[in-house]
Amino acid sequence: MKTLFDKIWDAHIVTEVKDGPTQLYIDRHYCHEVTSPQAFAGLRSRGLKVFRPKQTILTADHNIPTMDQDKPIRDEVSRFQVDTLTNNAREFGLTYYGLGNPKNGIVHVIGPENGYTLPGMTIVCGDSHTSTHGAFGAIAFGIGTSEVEMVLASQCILQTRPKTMRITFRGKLNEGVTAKDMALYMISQLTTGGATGYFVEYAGEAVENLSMEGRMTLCNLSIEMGARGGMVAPDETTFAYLNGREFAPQGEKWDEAVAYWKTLKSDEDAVFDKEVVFDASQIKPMITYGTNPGMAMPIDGTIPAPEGNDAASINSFEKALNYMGFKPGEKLEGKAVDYVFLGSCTNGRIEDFRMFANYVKGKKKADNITAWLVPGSWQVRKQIEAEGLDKILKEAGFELRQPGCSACLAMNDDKIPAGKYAVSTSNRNFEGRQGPGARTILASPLVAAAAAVTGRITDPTH
Ligand SMILES: CC(C)[C@H](C(=O)O)[C@@H](O)C(=O)O
Ligand code: SF4
Repeated sequence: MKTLFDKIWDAHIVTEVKDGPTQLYIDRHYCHEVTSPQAFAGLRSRGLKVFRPKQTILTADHNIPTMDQDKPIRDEVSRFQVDTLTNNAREFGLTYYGLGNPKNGIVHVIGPENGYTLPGMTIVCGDSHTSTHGAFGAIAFGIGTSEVEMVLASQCILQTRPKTMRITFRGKLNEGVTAKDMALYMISQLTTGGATGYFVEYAGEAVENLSMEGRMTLCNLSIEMGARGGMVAPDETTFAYLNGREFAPQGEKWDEAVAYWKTLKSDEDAVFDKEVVFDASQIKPMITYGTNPGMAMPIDGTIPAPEGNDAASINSFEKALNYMGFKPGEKLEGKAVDYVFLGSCTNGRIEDFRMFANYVKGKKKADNITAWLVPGSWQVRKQIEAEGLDKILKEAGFELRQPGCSACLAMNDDKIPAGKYAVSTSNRNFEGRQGPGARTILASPLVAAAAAVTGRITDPTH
């Protein structure tokens, strides 16, 4: 009578403190340049080593430029961040995929694609979107820098057991509706605080039918409705994706692993603290109109009026629309936009580029659009080239950039100018997220592709 979450959690308990947190063993620890420097400095000042160096993987992604990566980073702050990570990797003897390494890329893209992320694992990283890895049937969650230090030093973490929630998507998605639309729909229904305190398991026919890329997109956005993380039970899709990946088990070990992974699902009679059911066939391509991912609507919808009569929430709703330059009752379909960003750990994988390329094939980039197409990793970029998608994109007037977080959070040079509208496949539309004053409209790679060729917000299913 256990949920998938319970099975994995219980298998990783080291000690339980009565009425206190659990000491949980961590199988995999990912680190990037933004949240690790103080943690390594802490180890250094206490004269400690990394306890299980083989379980720790480092990559540079947030601060790296997406052009001229073979040259020194121009921005001083970014160069310092990346150099610090490089030095820490060397000093502590850790696996590091830095700039110029063929395995470099966004932490949540390179973990799965190299087979470091596996079913049944506990996975942490000083990054909220660590929830992405839950797509493999793992307990994966973001941690703070002091916890990064704790995991480096002990391979364990203190955690309070979250409540469990199951979100079931019944039925099938319509043509042109993607995992990103499922996620935006779900957050718009449950709100950005709707899953606070919970660990979510996604289930149902529409989830089972998703590719691993789609499941990663869905799990990635769990955090945007407050969840501690999201997960999908591993199945044949999961095993097929992992089979043959460099750091996944091989040979006999593979067979043993799959036999164990097949037990990783919620028991029929398992009880969740909360159950939510959605009808997948009701979901349309989605866009956001405000400054949090919950402020989302179907692409042909009209911006709602603020709900209720609580002055503070009416105020923040109005502030959001003001920032975006929108009004309640306004339709966004057909509205001209300025930038299109395809990329991030939400939608920067091969399938996202296939979707985008397939849509723009034989069409041309609109003149009013600046498009930034940023693969999530060098391996994704290589695959794009191997499939000839780069040629299709080029013929349509698009260029590929080099991998990294890029305009998802604009810690590098890729900043959307103030007041400009960007249709972005990333996960956050907060004020200033893509650059000071930038206006973000979150959407799927298909909606992004449609905007890129029409110059406007366009329903890709029409
Ligand atoms: C920089 C990092 C701490 C941050 C996160 O935790 O999510 C970033 O990745 C983001 O997407 O905002
Ligand atoms: S791509 Fe964006 S959301 Fe993902 S880790 Fe980088 S900054 Fe965070």
